Amino acid sequence: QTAPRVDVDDLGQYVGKPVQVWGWLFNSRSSGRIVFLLVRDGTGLVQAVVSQRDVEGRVWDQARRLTQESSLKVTGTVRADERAPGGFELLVQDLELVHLAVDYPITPKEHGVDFLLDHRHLWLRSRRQHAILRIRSTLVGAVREFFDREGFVLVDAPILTPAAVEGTTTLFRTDYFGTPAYLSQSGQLYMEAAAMAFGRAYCFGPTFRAEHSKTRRHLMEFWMVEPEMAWAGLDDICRLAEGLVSHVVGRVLERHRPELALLERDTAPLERVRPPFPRVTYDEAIEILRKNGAAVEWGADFGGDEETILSNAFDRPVFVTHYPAHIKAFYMKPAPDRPEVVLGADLLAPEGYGEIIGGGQRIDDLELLMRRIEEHHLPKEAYEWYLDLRRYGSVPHGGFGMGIERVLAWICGLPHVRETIPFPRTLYRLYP
Ligand SMILES: NC(=O)C[C@H]([NH3+])C(=O)NS(=O)(=O)OC[C@H]1O[C@@H](n2cnc3c(N)ncnc32)[C@H](O)[C@@H]1O
Ligand SMILES: [Mg+2]
Repeated sequence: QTAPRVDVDDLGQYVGKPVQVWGWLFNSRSSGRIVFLLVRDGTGLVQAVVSQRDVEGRVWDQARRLTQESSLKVTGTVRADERAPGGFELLVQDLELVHLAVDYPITPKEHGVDFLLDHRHLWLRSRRQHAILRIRSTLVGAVREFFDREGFVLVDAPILTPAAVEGTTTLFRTDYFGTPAYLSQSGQLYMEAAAMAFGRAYCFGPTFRAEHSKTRRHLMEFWMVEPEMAWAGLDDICRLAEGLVSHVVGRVLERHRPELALLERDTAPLERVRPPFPRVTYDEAIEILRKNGAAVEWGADFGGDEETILSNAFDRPVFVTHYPAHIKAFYMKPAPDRPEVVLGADLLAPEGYGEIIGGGQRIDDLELLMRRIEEHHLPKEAYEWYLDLRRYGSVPHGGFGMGIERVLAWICGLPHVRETIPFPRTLYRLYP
């Protein structure tokens, strides 16, 4: 009877029994009459022990000619051994080479990041990248789980759009049958329409910004989740944001301690991510910055340095609200008692990771929104549908956008967002 094919992360259910593992050779070493094969199958790593005296000659010869990342099928009996990776190993009886990998380029020696990014399609197989993207997968699932639980309807926003949301300097333009179209910078405007239909809605997909700068926090293509709520004020928006961030961090801590350990991530800062998060106004933030020696003028936007100083003043993510109107997007609702500031909120992650969420309350008055569109020199005709939301049953509403890559970099403790997305698009990279 053929041994059953099993996943490496299920070996514990087969101790003492013969199984097959189908996978790739991650590494191997030999010691005299024994060869130790480290086999990965996508779910984990297992040590397969080939003892010359226990196998046929062809199996022994095969084991010794295997190369890194050759694909293979290993049959062996499962044995518990806490010294082995994952706590189990296979005592090999049979071995079938499926495809010999010749000169696999990513050898165990160190490689530069550009070399690794040029080979991103293979680099994904390494333990560090595997750990990061497994956490990403859980993060994405936790986002959806949260919004399902909170009664939000998924409404998919278009990628091909007629107009800017976050300023016209970072648009990727494309030709739409002779008409200019732009890759979505944000699904927000469409979520406002969805919120008037469903009450609470969200979109979750790729968004695009032609950022003409090389920074550790910016990608040209990144994934953003964007909830929107009708009848919502700034406090509702902040409470939703802290609930989401606490939920996703909690899920990752529940499920990925081994991966976080492999990434050498100190999880203590993540254990403190629980609501309520502190909130400071822009004015208060200016005071904190000045007390910490930053020479900052009222009215200036905050860059990475200012955000790091601000976030270091708190033990968990911190909201900054009521930014000056002139540094924020056209749709931001002014504070009723102070029109020079807006009811916006950015959430800054600790440890210098900076802005992970941007959002706020939207202008719900038709005349004011039309004036803002004009002040920002935006083509009014491209926003007529958006203005309709203020013509037919306008209500206070708002939401935010959370960048998945920014959150993943923070949770994993990574220095750059390029490792947080399977195939990063940065200023000089469109390959692979
Ligand atoms: N529905 C909304 O209210 C969202 C709103 N229209 C918006 O796009 N806000 S944002 O420009 O601050 O971007 C939101 C977040 O999107 C992330 N973001 C924003 N730009 C980037 C780039 N270039 N790379 C990676 N991540 C990025 C980052 O976490 C920001 O906090
Ligand atoms: Mg922002």
